[in-house]
Amino acid sequence: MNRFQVFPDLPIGNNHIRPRRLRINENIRSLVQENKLQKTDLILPLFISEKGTKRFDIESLPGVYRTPYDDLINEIDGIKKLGIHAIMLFPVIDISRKDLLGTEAYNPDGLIQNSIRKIKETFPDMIIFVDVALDPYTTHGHDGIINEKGYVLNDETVEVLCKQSLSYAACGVDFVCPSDMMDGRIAAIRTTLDTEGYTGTGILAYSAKYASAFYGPFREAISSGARSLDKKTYQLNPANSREAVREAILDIQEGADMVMVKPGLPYLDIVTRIKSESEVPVVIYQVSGEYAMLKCAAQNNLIDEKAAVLESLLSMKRAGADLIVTYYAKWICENIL
Ligand SMILES: NCC(=O)CCC(=O)O
Ligand SMILES: [Mg+2]
Repeated sequence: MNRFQVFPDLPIGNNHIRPRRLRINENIRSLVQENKLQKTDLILPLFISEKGTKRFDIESLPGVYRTPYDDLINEIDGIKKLGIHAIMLFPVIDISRKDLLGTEAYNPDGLIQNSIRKIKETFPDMIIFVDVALDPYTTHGHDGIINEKGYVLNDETVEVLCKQSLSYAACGVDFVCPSDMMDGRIAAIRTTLDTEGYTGTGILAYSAKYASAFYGPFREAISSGARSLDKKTYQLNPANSREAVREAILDIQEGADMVMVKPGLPYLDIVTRIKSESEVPVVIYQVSGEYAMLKCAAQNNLIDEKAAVLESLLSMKRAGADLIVTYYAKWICENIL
């Protein structure tokens, strides 16, 4: 007898164990709902461009746009009014500022540095996450410094990432988010920040960042490299899960305050595993390709957008995600929550 066969002698129709009682109507269903989506679960990615005064639509991400630096305060004001408390900044850097070494990443007068200061002046309680990696700043689009064969050099890159993190911390960022997948970068960044007195600046480590085909539209959004740039020597193999757990545990040991799994929906098993094998908050990133798939299907009337978006994000919470980075954040606050 298995545990569901409590009354094995009763014919099916007479069995008084009826789980459907808990689904009879909306009010009962909501009483017993195990996971809920809240505005405080959401982190909104924000693309900032140096030039212009108007929003610039991103063709590959319908409904998402680049905000010009000059319109930043207005944009954040709108975001705050929707009830969003956390944003993640991405720069759109002019090609003339890019080089082989990504030096613009730690320019004290750079676009991200200025944006952090500007936002914090007006909205000190808006939580700012900033990506730490060199891909927006390198001419080749890789996340680090490459040798003549195109291989991304680990320790040389980590040195630059420390400078980049320090420069963001000095502007008042809440969390630096190394997304580069170099070995040992969390310990190096933590040490650098602490040595310089930024003990309160947090680290959200992109611990399980997979070499994914779902990043295509993002690369167009920040004008970085070819859509299919091969990053397999540093990002994880989609076929692996134990390697992701190892990366997360290493990052936590090195001082990460939170860890990230990215992309989202294809990697829910990774979220569940990391959640059960660690104690820090786990963040999931619903990446640009996931957003584009939902948006395009909805625009072609192939799915019900509200239902499909809510289902996708609830499944991330069910898997164990504490926070969700999503291009849908504003839309969800406007249309669902
Ligand atoms: N480091 C940030 C990303 O790579 C974002 C990818 C995406 O949204 O596709
Ligand atoms: Mg690692």
